[in-house]
Parts: sequence; structure tokens; C-alpha cells
Amino acid sequence: MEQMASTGGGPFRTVVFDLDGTLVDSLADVAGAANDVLAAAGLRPVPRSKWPLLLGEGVRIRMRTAFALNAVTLEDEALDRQVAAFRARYADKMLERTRPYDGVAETLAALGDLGVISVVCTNKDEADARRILRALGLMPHIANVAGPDTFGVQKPDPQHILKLLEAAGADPGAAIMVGDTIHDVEAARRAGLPVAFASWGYGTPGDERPDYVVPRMKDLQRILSELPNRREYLRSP
Ligand SMILES: O=C(O)COP(=O)(O)O
Ligand SMILES: [Mg+2]
Repeated sequence: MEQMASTGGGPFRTVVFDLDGTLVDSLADVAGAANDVLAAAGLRPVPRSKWPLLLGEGVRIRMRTAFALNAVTLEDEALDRQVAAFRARYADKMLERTRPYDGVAETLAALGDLGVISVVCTNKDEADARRILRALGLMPHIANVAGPDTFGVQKPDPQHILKLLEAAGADPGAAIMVGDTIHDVEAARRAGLPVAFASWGYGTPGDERPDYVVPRMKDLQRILSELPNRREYLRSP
């Protein structure tokens, strides 16, 4: 066991990564597609300062928010239509400007070399997440991906993380979450996982306290090796 601390992966055997705002900088394409849908409805675009409101809670909340910022409340069927319009537009746009953050491929490769499994738990549709990970060359490092449509649950529901870990054959007791919004922190807390906050992303940890704040992706591996074993952590005050 002592040897694990010197592997560089720390006590963790699995890292559950959020996608948007954690592994990939995707906000410009997401907001661009949402703004195209607003334009088609004759509405104003979401200003750049409010773009972060569009990401982290999945496509339905994104489109409800985009229209609410124009003082338009979407009812169920209208929301369904605008969600479909977003999906169609985003299918064309999702790889225009979306890129991995600095150090992502290297960090995932280094974790893989240490025998640490990386999985992706995102509120983006699973097929879109897989397409982006493949196109950006990250998929070889990722053991599994779950969107809200994979198990019918989404963050902050802890089952999104727990079902993904189960599908990956991973022990939740040796896993850590890395994400950039309060939804990641809350989901991890409720799933009983420690959580490292990706401070380069779009969100804030809110009132939920992450166990660790990671300044840059390339610091993650060092931080994982320094974090205490999860079970010890939970016992400590
Ligand atoms: O809101 C989304 O579509 C996805 O966001 P996430 O990858 O940060 O979970
Ligand atoms: Mg995110």
C-alpha cells in the first residue's frame, strides 16, 4: 500500500473527470450554437459575460436559461423543440473551437501509465461527448463515458457517478472526482467521493467545499499523489 503513494497517482485508482470546463474548453461552441437558436427565434444572443450560465447542467436547462435571459419562458413542448434545434446546430459546430485545456492529454497519459483509470461523467449527451473526445485525441485515455442519457440520471445526482464507476468496474472507495462547477462538487459529495475543483473552468465551487482546488491541469497529478487516502480523509476532522 505504501508503494501507491510513490506511484504518482496517489491512493486513487480511478479519476472521474467532468468534460466541459475540465477536460475541454467548449464554451464558445456551446454558446455559439445556443445563440444561433436564439437568433432563429428572433431573440438577442446571450452576452459573453453570461455564457458560463449555459454550461454544466445539460441541454434542457441550457435552452431554458438562454430563452429566460430574453425574458421568454419555454413550456415543455416549446422547450423540446428548442432543445432539438440546439442539438442539430451543435452537431455542426461542436468541433469548431473546442480544444483540450493545456496539459490534458499529457496528464491523462501519465495517469494511464500509472495504472489509474480515467472516466468521463458529463451532463453533455454521451454521443456528443464521445465524438469530441475522439476528435481531440483523448478517447484512447478514457475507459468509459456517461452522459445524462446513459443511465437516465445527471449530476448533481450521485447515481450518475456511481453507475459509471460500476459500469467501469471501479471501486468508488478509490475514486476521486475532478470538475469545474458546483454540480460536480455536489454530485461527488453525495456519492461519497473526494473532489478536486478545476479552477480553469467556468464555474465556482459555491458553498460546497471541494477537497482540493487545482490551479492548472498539469498540477493534477502531483495533487492526486499528495491527497490523503479517501477513507482516512473521511475519518479526519
Ligand atoms: O452542460 C453540459 O452540457 C455539460 O457540462 P459538463 O460536461 O460540465 O457536465
Ligand atoms: Mg463542467
